[in-house]
Amino acid sequence: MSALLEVLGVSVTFDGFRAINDLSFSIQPAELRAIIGPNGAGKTTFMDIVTGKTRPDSGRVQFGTPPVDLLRLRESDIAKIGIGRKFQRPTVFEAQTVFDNLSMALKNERSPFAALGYKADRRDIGRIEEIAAEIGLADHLRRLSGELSHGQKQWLEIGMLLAQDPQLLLVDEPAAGMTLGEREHTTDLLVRTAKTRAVIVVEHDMEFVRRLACPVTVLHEGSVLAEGSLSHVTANPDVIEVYLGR
Ligand SMILES: Nc1ncnc2c1ncn2[C@@H]1O[C@H](COP(=O)(O)OP(=O)(O)OP(=O)(O)O)[C@@H](O)[C@H]1O
Repeated sequence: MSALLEVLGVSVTFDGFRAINDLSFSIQPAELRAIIGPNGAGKTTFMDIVTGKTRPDSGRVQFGTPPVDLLRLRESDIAKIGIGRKFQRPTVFEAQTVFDNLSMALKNERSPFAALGYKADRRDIGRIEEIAAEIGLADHLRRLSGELSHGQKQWLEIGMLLAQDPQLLLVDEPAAGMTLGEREHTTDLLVRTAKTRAVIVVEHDMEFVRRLACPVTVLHEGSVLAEGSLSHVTANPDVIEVYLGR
């Protein structure tokens, strides 16, 4: 099977400092992958490159079938071709209901003209209810998003990304600030989501990564240091050294 995302020999230098160093990475169409690594390993910069926020100095980044050269696209175009990104802090519209947030996210799929005067039709309402059930907010559709717990806001934002039907979802530290119950719900949600699309989770919380039970890529100094199951990579002496040697 050909990869959905292929990063080949990518390097980025900020003011003479090489944050990403000849990085190669690939992910399959329906795959869940965790990216771990110490502070400054290049995890955020990697996501910035894939989403078009940062331009690498060299290397290639290809996405989809047939492959599209992501480095030729603007950030907004990359979002449109099916790459969604969830930042660490939830950015939902707090003064709007859960339903309206999901409805606006669905609307974003449409052309600017179709979006004018848009009102959710029966099919959209069905889709919104389906997403709400998927993210565990089916009983909260009429609530204002600002009233939701931190975890619920995170799920709503994941739902808003799902409304746009991305092929690849990048999720930055989803477990931060969540209760244990919320973490378990989030693990289930990400595992289910990755059955139909690729999901890359950047996470510091090893217990959370363990529960994802997926392949792990360890980044260090802008390159891949190790790859495999969590137990495999955490037994790797190089990985132990970069974590303990800080
Ligand atoms: N715009 C920038 N200008 C200068 N240096 C930068 C810039 N962005 C990132 N860096 C540096 O590049 C390196 C990699 O940063 P990055 O944020 O990608 O690491 P990270 O793995 O996400 O770290 P953390 O786990 O702390 O979030 C760091 O040393 C950082 O200081």
